[in-house]
Amino acid sequence: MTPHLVVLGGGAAGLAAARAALARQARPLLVTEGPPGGDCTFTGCVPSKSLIEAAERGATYPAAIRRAREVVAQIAATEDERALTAAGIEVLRGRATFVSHGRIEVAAADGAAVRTISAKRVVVATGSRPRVPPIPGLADLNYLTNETVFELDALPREVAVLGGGAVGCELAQAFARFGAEVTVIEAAKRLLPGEATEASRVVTERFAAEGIGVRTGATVRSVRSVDGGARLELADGDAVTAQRVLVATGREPVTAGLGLATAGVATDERGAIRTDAHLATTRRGVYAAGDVTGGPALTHAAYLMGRIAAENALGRRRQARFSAAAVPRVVFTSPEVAQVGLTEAGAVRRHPRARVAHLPLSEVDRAVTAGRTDGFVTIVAGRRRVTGHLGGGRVLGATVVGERAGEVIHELALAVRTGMFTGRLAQTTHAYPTYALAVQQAAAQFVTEHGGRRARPIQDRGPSPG
Ligand SMILES: Cc1cc2nc3c(=O)[nH]c(=O)nc-3n(C[C@H](O)[C@H](O)[C@H](O)COP(=O)(O)OP(=O)(O)OC[C@H]3O[C@@H](n4cnc5c(N)ncnc54)[C@H](O)[C@@H]3O)c2cc1C
Ligand SMILES: NC(=O)c1ccc[n+]([C@@H]2O[C@H](COP(=O)([O-])OP(=O)(O)OC[C@H]3O[C@@H](n4cnc5c(N)ncnc54)[C@H](O)[C@@H]3O)[C@@H](O)[C@H]2O)c1
Repeated sequence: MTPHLVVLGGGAAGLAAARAALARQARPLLVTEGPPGGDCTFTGCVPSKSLIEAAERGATYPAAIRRAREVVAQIAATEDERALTAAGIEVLRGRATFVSHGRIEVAAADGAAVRTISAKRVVVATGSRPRVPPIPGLADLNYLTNETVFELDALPREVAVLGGGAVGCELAQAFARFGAEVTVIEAAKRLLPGEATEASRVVTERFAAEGIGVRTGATVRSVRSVDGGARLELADGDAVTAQRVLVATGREPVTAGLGLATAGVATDERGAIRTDAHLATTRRGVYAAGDVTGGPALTHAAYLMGRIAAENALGRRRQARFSAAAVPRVVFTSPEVAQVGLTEAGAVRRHPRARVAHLPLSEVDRAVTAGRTDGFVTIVAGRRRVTGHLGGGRVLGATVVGERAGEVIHELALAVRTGMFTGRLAQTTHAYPTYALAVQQAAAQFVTEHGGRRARPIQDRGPSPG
């Protein structure tokens, strides 16, 4: 039977697209080269969070990696070929290539053609892969990426982590807690350069306290093998030696070899598929979702995009729009770094009259009782004209750094998503003593002085996106 929708890629975006088609009583065909679940289940969120949790609890590395593999298998089983077929999603394993507009060839791992599909409505969700910088000597080294790091049975003695973004910081701290000597080498001036400046400061201080080496503003000039390990020569003349090198320098979309040009689907200079607000590509009937669009590289964003792309591809009368404006993100370091909406630096030009409430966790009783006071809550809110600009306006964004920040952020995500006034947060009784109470305490600063603090005018605090 001819499928109503062909989905290319079985990661979070592709699975969401196939499920959304099914929910609309359409017949989806999911073509995927790797097993359903994609990066998140096998080489991303699931194994990394399992290791991080185990490291936090003081497990040994061998026990932690065994458990991580069990967790991966458990979650993969909920979305494997059998489970999807039982749910009504036809799955075809193989690599897809557009051979013309409306025709896709699927090849097996050995290159043999499996099937040629006629496809008028398509969602491309082929994800991303690690971006490896062209550093002389690196290609000759047996370096690790997220695709191979979870295959390590034994903990390396020393690990040099290239890149201090989300992947680099999360895994650096986990490996250090298992007992490895870890050095993070980050090209930008600070760790987590995409996050608020103060969030980077808190994480950097914690890394220092835990003995994790951090080299920021550092460029690796060359790499070479030494004594079964590697020596990384830095531009400032210093060198870092380590048994293993983990490359965590960002992602690149998987679009090469897909035949996108043949299909009339345009890509940008990074190779990401160009999409409009409806996730439509430049070819009618073809939509894209997830990491392959170059949008936020997050599982929940991929899932949201997959659903929207499928519904639009199937011909929703009023096409749905994708917006990342209220999509939260969490870096699972300890303390966690959570963000939704605009940071202060990101809001300053667009909302020059906004105000900012800031509360260090050292003034939050739950954090004090737990002895985990490194962190803060920052809320950015607009002005509210009807009250003569007194009190707070709508919540524009928030940063939460601290233990459980990844849980606490969701109340603020709801506030951003619904355009909630800060007064609502301040009026809502939060249980004592919780980390979430920090949100009420911070929001109260927009209404009155609270604990000696009051929301202040927004300031330009240097370059920081978001
Ligand atoms: C180490 C790490 C940790 C992460 N942790 C988190 C986290 O905690 N929270 C979070 O939200 N995000 C996290 N992410 C990001 C998250 O994993 C990705 O954003 C998400 O997996 C993207 O899903 P996707 O469906 O777009 O792509 P993918 O999961 O990459 O899926 C793409 C699929 O397409 C298939 N494919 C590729 N080419 C073809 C082809 N030609 N034909 C057929 N199939 C093809 C692939 O086999 C794959 O199955 C993490 C990422 C990494 C690397
Ligand atoms: N908890 C989460 O939600 C989570 C966790 C991991 C990854 N992710 C997603 O996966 C994506 C990829 O993560 P990532 O950490 O690989 O990428 P990233 O873009 O977040 O960070 C890469 C870092 O490497 C640095 N860098 C680039 N080239 C370098 C070089 N040659 N030398 C030294 N440093 C260099 C960059 O300045 C940047 O800070 C992220 O954008 C994120 O959305 C999410």
